[in-house]
Amino acid sequence: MERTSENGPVPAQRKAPSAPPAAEHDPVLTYGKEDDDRVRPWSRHDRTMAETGVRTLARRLPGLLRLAWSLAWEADRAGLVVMVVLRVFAGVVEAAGLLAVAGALTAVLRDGPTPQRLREALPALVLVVAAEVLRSGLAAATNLVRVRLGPRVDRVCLVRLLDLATRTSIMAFDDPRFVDDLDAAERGAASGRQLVDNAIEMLTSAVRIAAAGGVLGVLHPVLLPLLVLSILPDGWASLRSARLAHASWLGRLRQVRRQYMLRYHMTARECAAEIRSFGLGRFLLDEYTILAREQEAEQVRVGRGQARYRLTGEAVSGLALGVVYGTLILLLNAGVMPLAAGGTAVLAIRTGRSALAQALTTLNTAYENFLYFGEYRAWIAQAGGLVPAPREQVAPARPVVVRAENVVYTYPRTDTPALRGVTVELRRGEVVAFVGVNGSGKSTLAKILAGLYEPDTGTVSWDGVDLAGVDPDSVRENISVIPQDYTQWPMSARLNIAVGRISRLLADGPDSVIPAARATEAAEVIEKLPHGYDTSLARQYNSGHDLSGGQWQRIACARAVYRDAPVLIADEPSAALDARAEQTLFTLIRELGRDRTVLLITHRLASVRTADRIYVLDGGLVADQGNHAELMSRPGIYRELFTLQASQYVDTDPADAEPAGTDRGDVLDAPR
Ligand SMILES: Nc1ncnc2c1ncn2[C@@H]1O[C@H](COP(=O)(O)OP(=O)(O)OP(=O)(O)O)[C@@H](O)[C@H]1O
Repeated sequence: MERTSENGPVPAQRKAPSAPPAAEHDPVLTYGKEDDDRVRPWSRHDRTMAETGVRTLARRLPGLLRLAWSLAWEADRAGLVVMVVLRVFAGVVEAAGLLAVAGALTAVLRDGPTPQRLREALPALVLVVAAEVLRSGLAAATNLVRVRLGPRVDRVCLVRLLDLATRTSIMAFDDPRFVDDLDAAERGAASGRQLVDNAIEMLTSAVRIAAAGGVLGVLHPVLLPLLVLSILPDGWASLRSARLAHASWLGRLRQVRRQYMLRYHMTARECAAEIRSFGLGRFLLDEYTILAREQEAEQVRVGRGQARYRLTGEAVSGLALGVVYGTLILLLNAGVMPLAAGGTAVLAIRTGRSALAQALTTLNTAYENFLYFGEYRAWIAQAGGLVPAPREQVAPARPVVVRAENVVYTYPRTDTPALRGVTVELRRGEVVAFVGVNGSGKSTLAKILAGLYEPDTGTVSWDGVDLAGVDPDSVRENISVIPQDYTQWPMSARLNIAVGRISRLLADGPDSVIPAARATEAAEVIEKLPHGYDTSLARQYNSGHDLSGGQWQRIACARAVYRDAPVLIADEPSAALDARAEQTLFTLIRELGRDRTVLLITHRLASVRTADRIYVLDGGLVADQGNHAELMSRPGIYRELFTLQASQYVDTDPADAEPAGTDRGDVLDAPR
């Protein structure tokens, strides 16, 4: 029941017992201030659990069972039906076994010679043994169905989550709450399987209780309510103990997340060099130790509290059991119940008690899983609403004019718009460049033009058709992107290019990636790999081969070229390339621009000199536009940035550089 193995308690005070001196700093320094709201999704249900009483549990039980049933039904109908039949049959067998015991005892305790009594008891004894064997067989068969059902429920839940995660609007991922909720949903998805398991467990207990209760009811009606009363203190203790663990877990969520982050960064490959270069190992380890000690202390506190509850519950339950047995003796003494029935009643009481105790414990766990699973269901509902609806109208296949007009866009949970009314136009056969300082809005505008983000206000149109009314897939079908943060897919080199358009790989065959690789000089890298295009680039795995940043970027460019779409958006495509590869890429981009619409975003201003039009962005607005010569002829951001960059290639002080349009401008026009 308790989640103490992976989660810790909520320390009222953050004072670690004998923390190492080196770690005596405020952890807020390490992680920055956390917004309380940000931990909300991890803890939403925990408070609920910590405040749950027996009545709430009873009220929610039907909903909980309905949910488990519908999950199992969706995952494995046949398995579920077989399971229920097996469990009910096992209950009948258990009851029959108990009654057979009564029969055997009656025969044995009857007057007469022992051999004769044993002979008379033999059929009942055979029945007892047969019932026991059958019960074991049924339990084994149930387990077989259960091991099939569990993974199926897992699959159904996770496939639904992953499907939605890959189809929801990308804008949702800019909202940290959505990402946090997704985290909680992934964790909650695993609870679906446990919930089904708990429901089966409860069904099993219910059938056993019914069997024992039925037998007790037959023997004497007063025994049944007494049995139920005797188990209540145990149930109370188990509920209190679960609530204690949950309240504790709720309070230490923040530490759990910090510990997780620390563990990740201390063991991640990408942090290994910095940890060593800056000598960070000790610092991080100390921080981890503080948190771990806090967790230890809290877990001990919770463990003690739980032990107290258990002790109290068991003591009171023991007394109550004394009352049950006392009543039984009274019944036997008064001759209301024969001795043989008394023996059977003892067995039935034991069976009933263990089944009731099991049912109560399982109910607690089930409720907990129900709450976790609630996170999953909430996210599924939320994400379902964020999947862009398919639209009938499709975007023009090879747009001549791509236009953004008065586009305003603000990222979720930010106050300042990233774009504040931008108008730009891209024409087929042109290379258009966006330039500007960091954070001026270039990538955001590119994402809007690529149909990834929808503007808050303003329009994006292709040949006059507003993209707000067309099917988003039809827009993306015609766009190829070299993103700033491209993905290094843990796949072969060939697939790393082919992901640009998988359908083309399937249609044209494996060698279809080669021309794109050659055009971007990715081929030069790939051909030197041990298995050429089939070399695995999954560096996380043993056989995976790693590439340098620039080598990866060549592959990202090849991917976009392989896609071969009429609109190409290249966002910082050469940031990691060497001078020669960069030259090749920009020549290629210009060539591609002859019959395509090409948008280029780059800080390498030498590369935009030949662009047909350059938009200069500043603070989410278009500050200026024109071709290179026009922009150099007037003061402004472009001339300032270009001159500054160019000055690094000549032996003069930038302060001496004269504006363009003079003789010096010609020198600066050739920065490389
Ligand atoms: N996912 C995001 N969530 C919130 N704000 C964002 C996000 N991405 C960008 N921004 C903000 O939007 C503004 C514009 O960012 P954008 O990435 O478009 O700039 P950029 O001109 O491409 O910058 P760079 O030259 O550094 O790539 C910046 O202020 C940035 O902080």
